[in-house]
Amino acid sequence: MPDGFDREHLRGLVTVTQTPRLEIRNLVRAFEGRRVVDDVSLTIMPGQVTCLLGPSGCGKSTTLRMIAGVEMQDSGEIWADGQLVCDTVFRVPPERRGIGLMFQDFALFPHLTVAKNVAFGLSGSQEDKRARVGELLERVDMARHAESYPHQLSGGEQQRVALARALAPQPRIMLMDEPFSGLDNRLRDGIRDQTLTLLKEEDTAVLLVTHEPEEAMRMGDEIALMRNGKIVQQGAPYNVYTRPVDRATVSFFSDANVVRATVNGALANTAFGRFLAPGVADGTDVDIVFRPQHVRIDFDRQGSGPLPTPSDGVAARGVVVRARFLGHESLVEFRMEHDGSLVKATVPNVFLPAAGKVMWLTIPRSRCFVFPASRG
Ligand SMILES: Nc1ncnc2c1ncn2[C@@H]1O[C@H](COP(=O)(O)OP(=O)(O)OP(=O)(O)O)[C@@H](O)[C@H]1O
Repeated sequence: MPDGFDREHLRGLVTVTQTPRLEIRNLVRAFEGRRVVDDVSLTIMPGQVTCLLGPSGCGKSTTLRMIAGVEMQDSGEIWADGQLVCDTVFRVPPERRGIGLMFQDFALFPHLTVAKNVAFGLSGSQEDKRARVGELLERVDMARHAESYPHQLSGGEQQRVALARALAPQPRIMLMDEPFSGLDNRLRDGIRDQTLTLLKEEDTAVLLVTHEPEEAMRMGDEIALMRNGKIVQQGAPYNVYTRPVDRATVSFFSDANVVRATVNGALANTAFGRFLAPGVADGTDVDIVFRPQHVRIDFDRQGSGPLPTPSDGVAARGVVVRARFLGHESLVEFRMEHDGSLVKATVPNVFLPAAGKVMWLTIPRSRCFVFPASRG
């Protein structure tokens, strides 16, 4: 062994490679000649929550149904713990895939008690089943309702029973399709957090389908953003939010302001200053995209004009069109004097300038994204 190295030191450097709990490779499914799932690949580790996020109709549920085994793919493979589960020739039946399902219309069996609902998918001795049901009902805080029937429970309570039922057979993988959308906001946060804790404790790999960015950011260790059957971006919520791949991705997560400009000498000239557009040919249009919370309003100098620092770019004048209080922030809409375009800005707390007031706006360079111009 070379000088300066010992076994302990080396051990610390070795990366332990874990087998993915769920891996899908190049899944494709077409209906009537249209690919609704188009070459989708995903890897989920034990204890990891990945949110498949995208607008309605982009192919999220079809992807989930193929993994569950209730829909067949046209091509591609599904693997669990390093074992092939399904390709176009070989197919493990749905009930033997070790996959738990939790959908929005989770329908408990109405004629069975809570305890019997949870015990439904369990095998083993009566004693073992009773113990597992008891443990899970404790953990979802429903033990006192063990002998109740579903119709005697609130929506949130039913959802907790559904969660216990889905977890009871200790699935390796949990597929969840908009599981919380039937709940009102007050209940939803608590049940989401409880669900997440339980799934992590059981080391389950989770694929959760949602069309709500906020839910995906709250629940997901990773977000896989889907559009028109394809995964357009994948990564930790922070990375997807702060390094979006295109204008549509920015707009999907939040309101977005767009300033269009034509590139000249790798620079896009705007009323907010010049932006670098490396590698973009002269004469090409680009969109400078920025979120309302990153617009800076010059409160002090108001109409008299600020002296921007270089990182803030150039200040442009906007006339207040409308200002609304949204609770924890205010949304102010401006009509820009230089071209009549609209720019939205959010400001913490209460800031409600009168319509017609002129203010100067800047956008920090680091908060802007430059994309090829889109028709969207
Ligand atoms: N069995 C089917 N036959 C024909 N078209 C289908 C079938 N199943 C799904 N589709 C179509 O495939 C597309 C994707 O549907 P899917 O349910 O996967 O989308 P989604 O992203 O889950 O949408 P939502 O969030 O609205 O549920 C839709 O245009 C849908 O109409």
